[in-house]
Amino acid sequence: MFRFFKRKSAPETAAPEATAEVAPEAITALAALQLDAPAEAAPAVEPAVAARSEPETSQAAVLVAEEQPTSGWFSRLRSGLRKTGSGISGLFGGSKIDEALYEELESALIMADAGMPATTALLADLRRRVKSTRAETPAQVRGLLADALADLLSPLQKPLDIGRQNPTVLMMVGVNGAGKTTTIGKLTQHLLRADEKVLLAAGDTFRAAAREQLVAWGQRNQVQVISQDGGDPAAVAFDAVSAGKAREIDVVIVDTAGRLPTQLHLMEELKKVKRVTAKAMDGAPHEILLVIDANNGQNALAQVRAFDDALGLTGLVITKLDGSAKGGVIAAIARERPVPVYFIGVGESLDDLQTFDAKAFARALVGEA
Ligand SMILES: Nc1nc2c(ncn2[C@@H]2O[C@H](COP(=O)(O)OP(=O)(O)OP(=O)(O)O)[C@@H](O)[C@H]2O)c(=O)[nH]1
Repeated sequence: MFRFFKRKSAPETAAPEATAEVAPEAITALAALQLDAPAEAAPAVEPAVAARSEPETSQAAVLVAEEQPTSGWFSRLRSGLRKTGSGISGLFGGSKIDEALYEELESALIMADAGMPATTALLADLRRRVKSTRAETPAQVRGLLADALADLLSPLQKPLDIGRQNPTVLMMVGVNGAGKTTTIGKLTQHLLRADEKVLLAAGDTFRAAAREQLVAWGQRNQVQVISQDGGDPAAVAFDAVSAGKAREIDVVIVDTAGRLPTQLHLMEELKKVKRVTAKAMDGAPHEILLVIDANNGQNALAQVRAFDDALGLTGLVITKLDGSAKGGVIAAIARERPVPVYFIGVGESLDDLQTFDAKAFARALVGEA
């Protein structure tokens, strides 16, 4: 399932104007290529259900969704989370609820990199639920654990909000290989399916291959990519946002080079990209998304802290949950640095980039049907 929050009416701010010219050669125009995926049916449009995250709105607002059949989507999620969940889901086959069960659950959560604070909180909550519901079987405990986990994770559930500004500018950051560029490609395809106009900025000016990878994604998606050979990533971002305003683009996505938060000069470079982007458009970047690889486990939590301290993150994308036994780190994030999780990656295909749904995630993790 893939969703984001879209305002359909006019933005609150004045209509965007072109403020800068972008050299035509800086733009890779890619009109002739075909999309990989066949054209999809128009996305379903549902009535506003945004009260959870949007207290105000005088504007018409809709959730734009691309739904797969629920069962197919959920089984994808569950098979994606198999590695993380395997230690947990097998613990409920016994006949009684005893201390051994709680101890095994504790070990399984720690092994899944949920971390001690979240594990302790979850188990305390679980014991309360077992008592208050007078549960008698481990099978019932499975459901109660899913409920406790869903409650812990629910503050992280928030849809990506597109359309409050035109363009909405997303800046993607993360360590090398976390899945930034792949996520940009998938996100772009989903946005295009929902009729959003997208422009990409190849802000990884450091690695030529990264630029080429983004351009290839642009080709596949038939969207323009602003890129420069070498040069300053902040300048690429500035050009892209300026072009986005001039061309009435809905969403500009700025890729950046992978870096470790300990590389202080590179973190300064990201701060500069953020500052310069704001010069091209007030309030931009509207979203700063950290892409983290679930395989990094507790280290991913350290990345969230460090990037958040440096940049003020607005959201996370957690990739490779399918290949990881450490997806429990999401519980640690909820407990220790609750930055919203917009999307999760549970596989390599387009449909494996899914909107984070706390309840579904919790059910999948404990192996509930
Ligand atoms: N299994 C799996 N693989 C993924 C997922 N997301 C990304 N990948 C793979 O992870 C690898 C690295 O992805 P990239 O998108 O190149 O990562 P990046 O963060 O842009 O890397 P740098 O440009 O080096 O910073 C690629 O092989 C992707 O196919 C996912 O959710 N599941």
